[in-house]
Amino acid sequence: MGIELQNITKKFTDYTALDNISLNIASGELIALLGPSGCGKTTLLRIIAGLESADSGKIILEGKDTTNLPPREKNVGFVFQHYALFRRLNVYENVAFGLKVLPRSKRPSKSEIKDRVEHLLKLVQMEWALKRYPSQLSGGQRQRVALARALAVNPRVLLLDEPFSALDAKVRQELRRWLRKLHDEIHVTSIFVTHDQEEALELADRIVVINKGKIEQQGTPQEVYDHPANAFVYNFLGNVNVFHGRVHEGMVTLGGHSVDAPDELKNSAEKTSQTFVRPHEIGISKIRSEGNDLEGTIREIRLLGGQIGLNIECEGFDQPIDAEIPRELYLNLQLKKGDRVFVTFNKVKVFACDYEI
Ligand SMILES: Nc1ncnc2c1ncn2[C@@H]1O[C@H](COP(=O)(O)OP(=O)(O)OP(=O)(O)O)[C@@H](O)[C@H]1O
Repeated sequence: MGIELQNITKKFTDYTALDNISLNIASGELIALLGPSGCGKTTLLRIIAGLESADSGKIILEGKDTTNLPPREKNVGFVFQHYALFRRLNVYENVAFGLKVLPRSKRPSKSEIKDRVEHLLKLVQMEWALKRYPSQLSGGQRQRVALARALAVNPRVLLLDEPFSALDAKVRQELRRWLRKLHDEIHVTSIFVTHDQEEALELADRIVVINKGKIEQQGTPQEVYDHPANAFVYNFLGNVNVFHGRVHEGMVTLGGHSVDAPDELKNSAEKTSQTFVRPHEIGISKIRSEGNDLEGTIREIRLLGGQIGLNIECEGFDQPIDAEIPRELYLNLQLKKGDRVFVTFNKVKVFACDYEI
């Protein structure tokens, strides 16, 4: 077992930042902690690193209880959002730093340090920049050096706190792929904090969705995306239309429209409900057929890379519906603003409203 978090609770005065968090992370796994701003991700990371202490609970790193160890003895590598390189040291010295300050008994020899630093800089593709100073590097390059520096001391665990969030979208995406590849080579148990669902979906072996100091769901990217456990996760992972309605006699009403209620709600008393439909799970047609009696008018057409986004005003609905269709279908149907279309919900998920978002 890589990391075991047992019942971690942390309060700041009377505000509960972490509420009884338990989580197991396998050795070599890359986990994303995903959640909105203020949900407690950074606090959890800082507690694992020993930079903050929990009010209660235990942190077991590779079978060893490290709850009360100071950061130095935990052997954890940390990469922060803001570049934390030493400005007065060049790239080589930055990466070597953690090794040079080890106690004499643990410190490798000069030539071992040199080999290790060169190896790490090769790994992060920065070996050409040995003598450069941080100010002579781009943001993405600095973060790669920061990663090499964190890895230099052979950490048991690597903690990454939004390491790419200060970078522009293109570099971010590149580094994300690069980190995934690097992780596949070195397999260090890693926890990556992000509020960006795309980043979590693309990068992680497993995603842990956190909200208000609690774990809402954990699973592979596919599991949490395809089977969100509750309304919060549905909303947080990807664009989604949310329709407010009622569950009544086995049906869910949305606007003037109704669909079958899911089994677990079939026999429930009348309740308000939220129905979730992802934009790409909506079918569009110009011809009415069985099952697509929902009619609307296209108000807006947007180009979204390979897909086309449609904003459709539907009768009986108090908000427009966002749909995404393949470009080919869009061209075949020759859609334009103001067209009347028929709308089908190919997949809907209904939650009874006992959940506050
Ligand atoms: N030292 C502190 N004193 C008081 N409150 C704090 C302290 N540190 C964090 N908090 C509060 O605890 C909550 C969780 O903070 P945390 O930084 O863990 O959130 P986060 O999920 O990492 O958010 P972000 O994505 O914005 O960094 C926030 O409401 C924050 O205001």
